[in-house]
Amino acid sequence: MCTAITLKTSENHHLVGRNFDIHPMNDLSVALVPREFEYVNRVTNEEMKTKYAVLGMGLFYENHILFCDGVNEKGLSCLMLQLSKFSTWSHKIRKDKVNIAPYDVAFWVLSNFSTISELMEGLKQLNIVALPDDQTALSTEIHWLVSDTSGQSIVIERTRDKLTVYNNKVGVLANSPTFDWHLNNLDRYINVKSDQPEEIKWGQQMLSTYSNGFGTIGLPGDFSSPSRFVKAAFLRNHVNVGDSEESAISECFHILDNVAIPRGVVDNSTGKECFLTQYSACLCLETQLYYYKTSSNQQIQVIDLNKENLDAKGLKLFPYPTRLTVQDQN
Ligand SMILES: C[C@H](CCC(=O)NCCS(=O)(=O)O)[C@H]1CC[C@H]2[C@@H]3[C@H](O)C[C@@H]4C[C@H](O)CC[C@]4(C)[C@H]3C[C@H](O)[C@]12C
Repeated sequence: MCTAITLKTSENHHLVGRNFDIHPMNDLSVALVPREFEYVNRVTNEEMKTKYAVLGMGLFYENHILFCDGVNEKGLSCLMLQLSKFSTWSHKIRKDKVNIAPYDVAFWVLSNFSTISELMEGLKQLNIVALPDDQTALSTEIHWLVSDTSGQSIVIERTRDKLTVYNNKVGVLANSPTFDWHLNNLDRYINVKSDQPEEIKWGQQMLSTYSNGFGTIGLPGDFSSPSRFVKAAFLRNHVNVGDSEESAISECFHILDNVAIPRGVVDNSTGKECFLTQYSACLCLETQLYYYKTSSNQQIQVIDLNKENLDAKGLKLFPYPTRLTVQDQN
C-alpha cells in the first residue's frame, strides 16, 4: 500500500507527497546522487553516468541503490508504487533501445530528464527489462508518478506488454488495479462533498445533521488501494493549502496521515509481518526540498538539494531517523 498526491500552492509551488507502505525494513536512507555519477546498468552491464543530481529515498538491495522516489535539480520528480498483478516487462534486451530494469526506471528518469515533455521523447527509447535470471526484476511490480514544475503530472504503467502514459488530472496514485480503473471508480463517489447536506423529510420523518462532516459520509475508511485512492482524491481536491510552501507541506502531511497505516492494523498477504507506513515524504519541485517523517519518528526532517555539492564525487547518505524525538516545553 502506498498512496501519492500532488498539490499546488497559490504561489505556484508544486508539491508531491507519498506514503511508502511496506513491512518494517532497515535499508532505507535519503540519498543524494551527484551529476556525472558513474554506475553500472544492471541489465546490460554498460557504464552509465547521471546527467542531473538526484535527491530521494534510496533503498539498498543486493549492493544496489534503487530510488523509491526523488526530485532532481531541474524540479522533475518520480515516485514508484506497487502495481501487483498488472505490470508486465520485456524479457529481452533490444539493441535499438535504452534497456532498464523496472526497479531502476525511477533513477533513470530522475538522472536524465528535466521536464515531462523531454521524458515523453525519452520513453520512446525505453525498454523495461526483467531478464529471466534477474529474480529481483521479475518480482518487481510497479508503476510511476512523474511531475514537473509546469504542474503537469503523468502516470506510467506497463501492462499487457504495452507502455501507457496517463495525464493525471486528479493528482493521486495508489496501487492496483490500473490507473484508468481508479478513475472510473471515482464516479461512484460523486455525492461526497465538503458542505453539510440540507435537512430533508422522508415521509413524516425529518432527517438532519448533528455534527460537521455529514457531506463526507460515504468516503471509504479502509486501507485497500481503491479506498485509499478515493479518499486521497477527495482530500487532495478539497483541501485549502494556503499560500506558502510551509502551509502546503502541513496539509500534504495531513492528507498522507489520513491514508497512512499504523503498525499492526494490516497484515501482509502471508500474515507473517504487518504492513505499515514506513515513511511519508513531501517534495517541493521548485525549491527541491525533501521533507519526510518515519513511522517511529514523526518529526518532519528536511534536506535541501541545493545546499549540497552537486558535482561531488560520490553518493551522500543521510541518517534515517528511527527513534522518537520530541520538543521539551519545560
Ligand atoms: C514496497 C515498494 C512499493 C511500495 C508500495 O507501493 N507498497 C504497496 C504494496 S500493496 O500494493 O498495497 O500490496 C516496492 C516497489 C519496488 C520494490 C522493490 C523492488 O521490486 C526490488 C526488490 C525485489 C525483491 O524481491 C524484494 C526487495 C525489493 C527491493 C523490492 C522491495 C519493495 O517491494 C519495493 C520497494
